[in-house]
Amino acid sequence: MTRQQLIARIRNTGSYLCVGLDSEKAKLPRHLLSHPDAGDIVYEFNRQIIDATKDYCVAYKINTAFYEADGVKGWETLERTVNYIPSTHFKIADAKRGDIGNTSSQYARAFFETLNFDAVTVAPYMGEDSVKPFLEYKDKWTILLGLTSNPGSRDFELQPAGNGLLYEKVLTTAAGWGSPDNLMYVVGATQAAEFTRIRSLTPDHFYLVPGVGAQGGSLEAISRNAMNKDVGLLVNASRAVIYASAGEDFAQAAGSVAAEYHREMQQYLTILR
Ligand SMILES: O=c1ccn([C@@H]2O[C@H](COP(=O)(O)O)[C@@H](O)[C@H]2O)c(=O)[nH]1
Repeated sequence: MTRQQLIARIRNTGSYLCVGLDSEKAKLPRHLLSHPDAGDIVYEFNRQIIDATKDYCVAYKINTAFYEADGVKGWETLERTVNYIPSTHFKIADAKRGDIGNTSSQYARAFFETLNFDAVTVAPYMGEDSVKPFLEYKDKWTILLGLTSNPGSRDFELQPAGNGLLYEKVLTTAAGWGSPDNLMYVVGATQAAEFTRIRSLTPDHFYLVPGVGAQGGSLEAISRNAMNKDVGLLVNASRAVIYASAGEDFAQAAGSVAAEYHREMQQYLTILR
């Protein structure tokens, strides 16, 4: 998906919501065990969540950890799920990869060719040659970890480096490796104090923003301080949406939470742009 297509999708939908499919077998509604596709209840859960939320979001993020944990079976579920996501929606593999160049090329092939993702999250720590293989794919996106949402971001990302902080160096250096057409950054919604600074350093880039919902980050703060003329935001919520109910109404409940985020986003799109 190109940047223009993504922007058009956000404008037409009035949403910059990304639903995270962090689907964990132990947390799924028990009644699904008697479903005809009980051999793959994670897929059945994802299918119903996607049907219930697709009108309110523009992207889905699959965190590969939740699928890798189940081995071959998990990879099959992941592939079925990504193939089920409508082609109108931006598909993110949250895999946090990155290695020496020839190895990164294989990761890129896995997520962009074998699996039909639009984007993959990548760790910046090993530098340019570890990131470039992802950026070489036309109309695909690399989403680099910038300032993450977790408390451990203080250990390295928020430490001084040169004239600024380490994460600032990551953002400004990596901006030269790709362009706002193929490179986004992960910016945690819990990092409100840094939003304005981050936007001033990277005025045109899109951010994938995890950390609203279960981690307590503010949708309003990120929208007010980091939205740009093209919106420039994909705000992710995983647990708050997919586990809105553990009962038979789980999909309906997920749809309601996604609809509520959508309503709030429509307001910000009206007043902030
Ligand atoms: O800085 C980061 C980077 C990635 N994540 C991932 O996003 C989702 C958040 O899930 P919630 O349930 O909405 O908290 C999850 O897949 C994380 O691994 C992040 O939270 N922070």
